[in-house]
Amino acid sequence: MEFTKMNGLGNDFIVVYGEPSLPANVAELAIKHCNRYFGIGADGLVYILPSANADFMMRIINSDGSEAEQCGNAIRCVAKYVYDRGLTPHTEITIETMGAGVQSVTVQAEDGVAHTVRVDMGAPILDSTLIPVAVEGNPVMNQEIEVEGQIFHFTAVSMGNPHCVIYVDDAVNIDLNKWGPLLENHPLFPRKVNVEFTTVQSRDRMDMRVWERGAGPTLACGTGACATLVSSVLNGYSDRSGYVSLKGGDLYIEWDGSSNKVYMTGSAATVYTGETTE
Ligand SMILES: N[C@@H](CCC[C@H](N)C(=O)O)C(=O)O
Repeated sequence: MEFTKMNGLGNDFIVVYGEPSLPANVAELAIKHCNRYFGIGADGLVYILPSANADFMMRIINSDGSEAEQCGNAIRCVAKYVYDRGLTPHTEITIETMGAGVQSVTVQAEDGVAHTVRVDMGAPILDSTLIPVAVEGNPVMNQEIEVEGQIFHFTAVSMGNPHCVIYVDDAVNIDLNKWGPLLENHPLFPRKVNVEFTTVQSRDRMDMRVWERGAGPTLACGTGACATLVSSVLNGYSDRSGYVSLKGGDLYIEWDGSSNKVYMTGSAATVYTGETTE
């Protein structure tokens, strides 16, 4: 299998192009190749496929073999991949996703190489039945959740994939390995959940640390950053645009009041290309 190793702020992916469709054993491939000791090592396996509805289609498989509906950092990598390789001459590209429809991306490039990508991530989903979260609400805010005797309060947001945003005093030093798996697998979330611990620094800057469904602690999460900004606006903590500061770097997120769409702007990087032996 030929692949390209890419990342968005350290959220890293094995990117595969040229297949007509997703291989039947894709879950097995993701588990094997994403392994950081016995494989290439990555948070996810990403396929760039043909699309009947857009310029390209993206499918993202988490490192545990589960498929996600959407991935904000991967979609920027896909845009960079197709632009840098001349698979499209355009800087405005449409990419179909599994759970968030067709998304429009704008590539900012220099000398034919993309460095920054702005993505129209669509409207956030706030209805509990659609997120899904097993409490009633639209939106679900300040909802109590208990894990091992510890009470947290979350706001639930879907960006195509489910997120719960939890405000804490010190997100940077939160024990992700302790709380992440307990929250990800809590019965309140029938399709599991991505968990964003957030500390608001000002009305346009928040620190966030993420535990991802199917991947564990990652250096960044694009959909998680969008969910965090939306949650912070709903809770009255932030303006409609600002920086979400992640372990791997910053993402600039805007939630447009008139269109209800969320826009994410950030970098994408190519590290190397390779071929697996088996
Ligand atoms: N890292 C991603 C999200 C990847 C999918 C996620 N783990 C899920 O299962 O929903 C991002 O940048 O958005």
